[in-house]
Formats: sequence, structure tokens, C-alpha cells
Amino acid sequence: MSQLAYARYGKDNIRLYKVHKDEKTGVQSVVEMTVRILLEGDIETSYTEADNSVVVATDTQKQTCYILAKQNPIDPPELFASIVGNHFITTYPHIHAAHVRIVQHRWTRLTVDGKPHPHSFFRDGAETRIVECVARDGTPSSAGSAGPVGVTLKSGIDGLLVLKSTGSAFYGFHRDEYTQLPETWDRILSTEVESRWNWNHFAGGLAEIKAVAPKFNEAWAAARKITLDTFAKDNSASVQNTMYKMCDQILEAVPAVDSVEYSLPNKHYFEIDLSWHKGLKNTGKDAEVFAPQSNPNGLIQCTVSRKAPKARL
Ligand SMILES: O=c1[nH]c(=O)c2[nH]c(=O)[nH]c2[nH]1
Repeated sequence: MSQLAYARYGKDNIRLYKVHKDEKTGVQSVVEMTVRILLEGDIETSYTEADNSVVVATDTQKQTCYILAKQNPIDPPELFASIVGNHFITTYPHIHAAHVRIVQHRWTRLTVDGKPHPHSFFRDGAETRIVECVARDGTPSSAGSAGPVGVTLKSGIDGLLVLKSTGSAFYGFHRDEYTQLPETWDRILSTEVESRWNWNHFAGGLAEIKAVAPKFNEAWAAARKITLDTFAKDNSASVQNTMYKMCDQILEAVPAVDSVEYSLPNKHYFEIDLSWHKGLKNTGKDAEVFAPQSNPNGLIQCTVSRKAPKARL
């Protein structure tokens, strides 16, 4: 008659903050994140037969997250996500996969009287750092997905809002009887960056991830710098071309990453013709006052992977 085709459950929106206190210097460092844990495994009977004996309560998952945060570093978030995921698949024989998503929020150290303040921070924007981790013991779940043993990691950036007031063009695009958009050689370009970089699979699981842990912050810093520098410096022919250049450079900079994804809304700023008012010039090279648009917006996406090596004949 019916069968359970998909089943995952867990705790979402676990808010977590950890402070590191350097007793010698008095300098404190803070990390704040929001965690989602979803478990898969032999949990079908909890849905179909009201059998709660297979349920690791979502409250237990939340408590575990706090305990693991106390016992382990939570930075880099890729490592902490893997520690949490690994815990669930190694502690419970019937749990075969743990999906852990971390959103890390910004707390940037304040500069006061020209010096970094030892314990005060500010939120310098809505940008977040993202980690999506899947830890698997290799056993397929009764109602869920299957995948290789080990840990799969995806890292990224969300909510990084950028704008350039020139240095962007869009011309030469296909024209037909449906086309109204004029070509432009100078436009405003604004987007809210959503990017992801997919790490080579960690078949060695947590031990392998611990061994390369410093790479994750380096990769995040490189991806962020490449994104911002390319956005600023590229004489953009289109969102498509600029985002491809970003992907290409991240693949070059981080050898352990095998693909990079971007999803970029094109946040339009429309020129306003004010010539009806005393002949005011506000279009083309005279454009100064624009109308920012909320929607609709363009949405440009791509995934760029490494070229497969040529097959030998
Ligand atoms: O960079 C752009 N890419 C497009 O595909 C597109 N389409 C559009 O109307 N404006 C733009 N800009």
C-alpha cells in the first residue's frame, strides 16, 4: 500500500556560542553559530509502528551538540560539523548517516583607540560562513539516501552583499521580438553572494579531517578574497563570466576542492528618466539617481569542476 520513501529527523536552529579565553594575554575570541542535525538510519519503525526505541531524541541531539562544543574546538566549523556527525554514526549502531549544517555568524573584533579590543566585537554584516557535512558509516538507511563511507563536506559563503558603481557591461546578448533591454557598456552591478566549494570526499572520516583542519580556514579566506577581488577588479562582461572567473581561481587556489558553485542574484538598479522635469539629464552618462529594484531579479548559477583527465587511447 504505502512505504516510507524518505526519513530524516533531528534538531534545527541550535544556537551555539563559544568563547576562548587566553589567560596569559587576557584576549578573548568568540564564535557563534547555528547548527542543524538530521539523522538517518534504521528509524523506519518510529514512523510506521510508533516505535520510539529507535529514536535518539532531538533534545538529546541538542545536548550532545553543547557537550561536544565544550569538549572540542568549534573552529573551523568544518571540523566541528564532522565531530558532531561522526559522534552520531559511531555512538548509535542503527544511525547510518548524520547531516550537519552549520551557519557561522560574524563577530569581528572592534578596534578601539587604534588597537584591537581584547573582548569586544561587532556584527559587520549579514554574511555567514556555511558548512554542510554528511558523515556515513556506509550502511544504506532503510528510508533514506546512500553514499560512501566517510565524510563529505561542502563549505561556503552566504549573504555577502556587494555593489560596484561601474566596471560592468552587458551587451551582445541575443535579441529578438521579445527583447526590450538596451545594451549597456557601463552599469551598476550588485549581488548577494551565495558560493559553495565541494571538498574531495574524506574516506578516512574524522581522522583525515583532523589532519587537514587548518586548510578549511585558509580555503574560506581564499574563496572570500577571490570573490571580492574579482568582483571589484573584473571589467565584467556579465554575471556569468565574472562568476566563472571566481570559480576558476578558487579551484586553482585550493587543490583539495573538486568543484565550486555560485548562485548570484542580479540586483537591478534602473535608470530614471527625469527629462520631463525641466529637461533634467539623468540617463546614460548623466545617470546619477537610480531606482534600486527588489524584484524580479536575475538569478545566475553555475558549478565549475576540474576538467576530467583525457582518456588514454
Ligand atoms: O550579467 C547579466 N547576465 C544576464 O543573463 C542578464 N540578463 C539581463 O537581463 N541582464 C543580465 N545581466
